Amino acid sequence: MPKVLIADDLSQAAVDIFTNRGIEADIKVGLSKDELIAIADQYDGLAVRSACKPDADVIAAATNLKVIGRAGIGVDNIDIKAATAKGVVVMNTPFGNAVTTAEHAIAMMFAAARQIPAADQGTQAGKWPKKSFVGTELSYKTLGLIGCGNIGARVAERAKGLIMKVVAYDPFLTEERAIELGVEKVDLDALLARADVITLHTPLTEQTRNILSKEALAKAKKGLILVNCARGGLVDETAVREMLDSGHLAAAAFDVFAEEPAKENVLFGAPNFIATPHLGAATVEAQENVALQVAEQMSDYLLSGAVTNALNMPSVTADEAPRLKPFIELAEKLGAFAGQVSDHGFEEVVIEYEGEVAELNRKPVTAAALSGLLHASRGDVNMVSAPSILAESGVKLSETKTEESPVYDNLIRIKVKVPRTANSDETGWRSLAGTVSAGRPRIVEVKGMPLEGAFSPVMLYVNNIDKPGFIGALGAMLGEAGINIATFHLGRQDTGGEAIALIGIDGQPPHELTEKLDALPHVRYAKVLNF
Ligand SMILES: NC(=O)c1ccc[n+]([C@@H]2O[C@H](COP(=O)([O-])OP(=O)(O)OC[C@H]3O[C@@H](n4cnc5c(N)ncnc54)[C@H](O)[C@@H]3O)[C@@H](O)[C@H]2O)c1
Ligand SMILES: O=C(O)[C@H](O)COP(=O)(O)O
Repeated sequence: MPKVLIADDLSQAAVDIFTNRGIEADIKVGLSKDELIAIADQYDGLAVRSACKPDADVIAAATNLKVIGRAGIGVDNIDIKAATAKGVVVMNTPFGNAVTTAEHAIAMMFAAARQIPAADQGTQAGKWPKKSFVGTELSYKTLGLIGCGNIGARVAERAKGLIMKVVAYDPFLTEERAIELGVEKVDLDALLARADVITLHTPLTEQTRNILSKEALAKAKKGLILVNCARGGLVDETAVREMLDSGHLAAAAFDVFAEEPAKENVLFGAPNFIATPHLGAATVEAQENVALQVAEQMSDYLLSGAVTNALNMPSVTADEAPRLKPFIELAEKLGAFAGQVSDHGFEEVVIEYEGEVAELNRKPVTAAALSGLLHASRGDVNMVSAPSILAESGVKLSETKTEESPVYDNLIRIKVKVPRTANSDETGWRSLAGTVSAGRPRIVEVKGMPLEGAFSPVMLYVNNIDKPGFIGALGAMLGEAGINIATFHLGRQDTGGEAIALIGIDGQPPHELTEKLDALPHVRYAKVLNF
């Protein structure tokens, strides 16, 4: 039974889903890093919000971990690179709290424009401070959105309803989407020059960190209201403090801080500054949404391999997962075959899809092929980590697909370009193809030669010159070594030409056997393969 750790405050809905789907869920909220590391290897899944920080050390200690689920949107608290390298899927819930967060940004905008918290405090202190709080009307003012994705778009819709003009800076916002939302796409300088209110809605990445630097903020209009419900690191907090003190900024309302939990901050106590403790996603509705969604997604992955909203792996729907399974298995085995016979590495990979598999979601199939391919040289690699490992290694990958498959209903062919050695063929390419037949993977072609058979866990691969008596000598040698032959598949180019023998054997043969095989006359190459 898979086991997950819920390491942040999640709605009970998540626990119920895990339990109903047969997954054991432990709840341990507020663990220190060391405490988390001490128990991390017990879990297949880790469910978090923003407080728990699965960094590279935690991920390294979590030796059984398969998935990290973020009940929310921002994943800057998770070391995705480390997770990917360890083959751990990272998934979030991109829409579950978007409305709630957009509403919080609007609430903060009004709170700042009318100084509601300070007015409330003064009133309840018996001061009736009516003259101290003359606010700003928002109708017909310009709202500048930095980031116009899910949340930014929802803020735009609401601001339009408030009769504000909306401009947006987002390099990935298309003109069509901007028109659809009724916002004007502008560059950052134009936004800073024109906005009466700025709200931030980007993720925290290396590109967006400090996007509102001291220099950028200096370009903002006097009297600006600044709202940050995205991430603390997006804004220079010290510069904001100085600008609130000087009156250049009329007000600022922040839900998020560079250091959280923010027990102290340079902004605390600044004039016209409003703070909330990262409450953007804190509504009953949003928390129910994200908890349900993350638990469903993590359960799907752990139980069926379906992948939704992953940041480091292609999606696989619950319907696709069973259809893709045999192709994933075939691709992984073909990749493993190619990897094991590429003793000197490879420079380029081509994957060809033919027939029905060409019409399927091929990304996970390719990832499986790469995982098999890299396993021989890298060991600990899986479908999550393989594509990025290959990309980092500089090996070129390409894919082709054709609906035509002349012989088989479906075919996957993997070609790897190996460095030229005495054993590589003239083209420098090794090519293997297989098909899924009756739900089982079968090999159908080796080095362009037809050869049909099932994969066995241990196989002897022999590349030889076709000569009478060779097969007999090979069988006799295996018999003498006490090796039982389970399956025997032969292929050749033409009489007396290059030939292949692929022999399923019961158990691992001694190392000397391949040396003896290699020494047989007419053998070009021999290798034990494991699948
Ligand atoms: N306060 C909270 O509780 C709370 C709640 C939810 C989300 N958030 C934060 O809000 C962020 C945005 O959420 P979302 O759902 O809208 O994400 P999203 O991915 O839908 O939108 C982010 C937008 O930022 C844009 N962007 C990326 N780089 C940019 C750059 N350099 N300059 C300008 N725009 C850039 C993207 O193109 C995208 O449109 C999250 O990443 C998270 O950090 C905070
Ligand atoms: O990115 C998010 O989803 C928000 O920042 C919410 O964070 P939280 O789950 O810690 O409230």
